[in-house]
Amino acid sequence: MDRQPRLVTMGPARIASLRKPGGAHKYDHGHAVILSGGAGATGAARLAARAALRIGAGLVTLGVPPAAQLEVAAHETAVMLMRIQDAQTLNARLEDARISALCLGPGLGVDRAGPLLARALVDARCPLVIDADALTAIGKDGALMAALHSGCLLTPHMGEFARMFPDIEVPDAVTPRAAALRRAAERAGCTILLKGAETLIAGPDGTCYRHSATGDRAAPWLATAGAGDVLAGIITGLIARGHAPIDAAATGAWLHAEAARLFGPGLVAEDLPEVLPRVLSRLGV
Ligand SMILES: NC(=O)C1=CN([C@@H]2O[C@H](COP(=O)(O)OP(=O)(O)OC[C@H]3O[C@@H](n4cnc5c(N)ncnc54)[C@H](OP(=O)(O)O)[C@@H]3O)[C@@H](O)[C@H]2O)[C@@H](O)CC1
Ligand SMILES: Nc1ncnc2c1ncn2[C@@H]1O[C@H](COP(=O)(O)OP(=O)(O)O)[C@@H](O)[C@H]1O
Repeated sequence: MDRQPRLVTMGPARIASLRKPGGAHKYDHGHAVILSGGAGATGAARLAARAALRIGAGLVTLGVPPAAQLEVAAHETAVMLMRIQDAQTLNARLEDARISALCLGPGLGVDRAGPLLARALVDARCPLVIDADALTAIGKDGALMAALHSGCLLTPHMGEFARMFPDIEVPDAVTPRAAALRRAAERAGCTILLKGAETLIAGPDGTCYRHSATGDRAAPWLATAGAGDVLAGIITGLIARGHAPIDAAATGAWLHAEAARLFGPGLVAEDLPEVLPRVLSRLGV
């Protein structure tokens, strides 16, 4: 196997995978569900939901605890809501076989994330995008780590990675960093996207991609609160549309940086989903 990670580029196949064929209906483009935190902590999941919708998931639903329903409803229009109080309600909701991607973590709170993730790992019939507080929950509970499977995609920043894999050192240089990430992905049995200006993605089979937001593709304004929540949403939307987790991660990393570059200085996280249509149209999607 090639030990150098493959550079993510936006070639014809990746562009074609973003198009929507004529004649399809919304369910053909998948249903993404994103679990939200409680009242006062819904922003991160809302950012992710907006991004999933903008990248073309046919339906996007936020799973909100009842106390946060009014807050979320006051902000969202095209994004739908379902009440998800706890792991038991999640279990019932996951019986809908049309749900094609589930995202857990942004703004969820570590205490809410643990039981919801434990339930989703067993009951969800769709891929899981596991981010933010759900990653921290994995770092605290070996049973969650042991329950990860090939339908999972973890999207840690360096701090979250260290919480989950405290014994795996992450070197600065790309090649040894990719080797460290491959070890982590093999151990977890799932795909991992390690965020940063150099984003690396490794599958459990050793496949590895690199997305470089450096040099003439630098995107320093991505260092802003909520940018990672938007990335999780873009990837969830792509998975909902049928992309394999590792392809969704690679395409998502490219689109995320491109949106930031197109918007330019002054970017805040909520700008990212809104600039995606321009990114897509410049690609000829
Ligand atoms: N609009 C909203 O509603 C938003 C809501 N959000 C939601 O808030 C929740 C908690 O988010 P959070 O930022 O407190 O947790 P987290 O990122 O783990 O930071 C904790 C510590 O980790 C470290 N650390 C962080 N980044 C690192 C890195 N790249 N590389 C290395 N280390 C890094 C750093 O530790 P230090 O380095 O300072 O010791 C930091 O102090 C979560 O649910 C999220 O989704 C946010 O997304 C913002 C927008
Ligand atoms: N200097 C940078 N250059 C390019 N991309 C960056 C830079 N800083 C952060 N990013 C990207 O922005 C996102 C930040 O995510 P994260 O740290 O999870 O923030 P949050 O939790 O606030 O959403 C990641 O996708 C990361 O790759």
